[in-house]
Amino acid sequence: MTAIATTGLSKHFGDVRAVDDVDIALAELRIHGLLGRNGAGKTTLMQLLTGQVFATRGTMRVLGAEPVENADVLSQTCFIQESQKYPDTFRAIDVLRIAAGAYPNWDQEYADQLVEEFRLPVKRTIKKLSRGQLSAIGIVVGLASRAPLTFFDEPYLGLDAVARRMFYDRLLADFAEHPRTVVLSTHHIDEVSNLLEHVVILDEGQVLLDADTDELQDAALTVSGRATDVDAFLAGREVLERTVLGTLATATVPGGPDAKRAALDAGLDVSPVSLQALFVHLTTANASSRATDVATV
Ligand SMILES: Nc1ncnc2c1ncn2[C@@H]1O[C@H](COP(=O)(O)OP(=O)(O)OP(=O)(O)O)[C@@H](O)[C@H]1O
Repeated sequence: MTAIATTGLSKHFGDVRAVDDVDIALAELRIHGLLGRNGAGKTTLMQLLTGQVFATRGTMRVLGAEPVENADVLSQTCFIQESQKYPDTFRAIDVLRIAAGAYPNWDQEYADQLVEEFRLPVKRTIKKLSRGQLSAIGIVVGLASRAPLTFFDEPYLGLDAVARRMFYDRLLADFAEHPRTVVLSTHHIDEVSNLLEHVVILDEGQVLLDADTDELQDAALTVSGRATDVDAFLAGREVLERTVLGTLATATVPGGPDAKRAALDAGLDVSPVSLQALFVHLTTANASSRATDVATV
């Protein structure tokens, strides 16, 4: 079943097309990545899907229904926002108590375990918490709520590498035991690429890529070897990226099994393209084609 479906979904703020004609269909019970450069429209899309802002036009279905002012859909949805604000007098324990009442599938034992693991000082007032500790509150709520649909919007500002790793591990383990639909927006693409089953890349409000991550393995590959061998292989091919270090070169090219065979025959090392490399290429290529469009107007 489809957890989220949009057609022509748009949100404009004056001249700014934050979300522009977005058609997506996200399958349920999967972990989806929502990627994009700063200002690409990720937060706005999540706010639309959770009924926090109103669409300029277009339609959306979330868990089979229109989400705006729909208590049934919203009670099954957990949205962990990038910079969630809490009342000054609140402590983490107060936030967790409210979350326990708000989410029907809340697991208090699991929440307590996560509080320990993230070393969250639950009785300290929120305004005294560090940036990373504030993020940890969101992560505990997002995981322990076990909501059928969970949005994490850059949930780990200020979290150190150990805590981020812990978040990915807990998310994956809990997802395996309690499958649900997760939409995760992040700039740490390499860190999460093994977690994601499907990605949507937004750029300037529009969908630049919408694909399962295993399909992407066949979309492009990275070859490396002696620079002369790499360059011989690259002749006549489209090159997405090429770097040279001394006498060695690495390059990313579009192509599936045929290109892989040719590269192996040429004596090159072959690895699947990384999501990060593909992301950088697609968003940079899109930016330069826009620049060309503007230059030719
Ligand atoms: N309330 C608003 N009024 C005017 N413009 C807005 C408003 N909210 C967002 N925007 C603009 O819409 C665009 C998309 O913003 P959005 O926050 O959705 O991007 P994002 O992909 O989440 O970015 P980041 O990765 O930096 O968090 C940006 O150009 C932003 O400046």
